[in-house]
Amino acid sequence: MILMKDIVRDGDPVLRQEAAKVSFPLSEEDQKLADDMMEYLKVSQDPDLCKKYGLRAGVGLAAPQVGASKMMAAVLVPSEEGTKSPFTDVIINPVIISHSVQSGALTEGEGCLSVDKEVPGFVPRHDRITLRYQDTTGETHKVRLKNYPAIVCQHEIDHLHGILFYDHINHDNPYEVDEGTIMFE
Ligand SMILES: O=CN(O)C[C@@H](CC1CCCC1)C(=O)N1NCCC[C@H]1C(=O)Nc1ccccn1
Ligand code: NI
Repeated sequence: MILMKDIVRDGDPVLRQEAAKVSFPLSEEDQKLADDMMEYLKVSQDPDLCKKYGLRAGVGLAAPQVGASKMMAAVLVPSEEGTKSPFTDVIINPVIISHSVQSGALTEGEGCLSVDKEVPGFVPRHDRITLRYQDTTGETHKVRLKNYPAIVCQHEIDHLHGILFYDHINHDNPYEVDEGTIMFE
């Protein structure tokens, strides 16, 4: 089971590497990695288990964050009570094949389980993306995402290319975003 001690922190070069493409069928090691990353998200989003294991609740986790430089990330966007999660899957070899011109950003900025310090500022991203990826069975998916699920997937895909959220913050004016940027919770 992945615990906070297993999560690599900023400063470790693995977080700044271009991850390697994953081949199919998945090796046992890669299948276990995928399962462990999704399990981390599920456990971390359960208040009792999160507390029990001393985790930071997360909605995404990329393989480089647990020291594996592979093109794989788990995403579990929580759903409102009683509704289906807007996006839950392990995305392998993900590629953003198209995106909106319009930007989107979280009004509270972003954090990262691999970055222990708060870095204030807006993180401008694409508000809508079309994402192509393979799931753990090797099946290819093409999904259109917008707003929060799109932000989460972009944050994870960045990790696979050695990019961290604060790389996108305008340090001269951290709360400056292009006009027309959609801001949301
Ligand atoms: O690469 C992946 N990461 O670094 C985990 C990050 C990914 C998100 C950050 C912004 C977009 C994707 C993560 O999840 N967080 N960032 C640090 C602490 C908070 C936590 C979070 O937002 N938790 C959360 C939110 C809603 C519901 C439940 N939990
Ligand atoms: Ni992160």
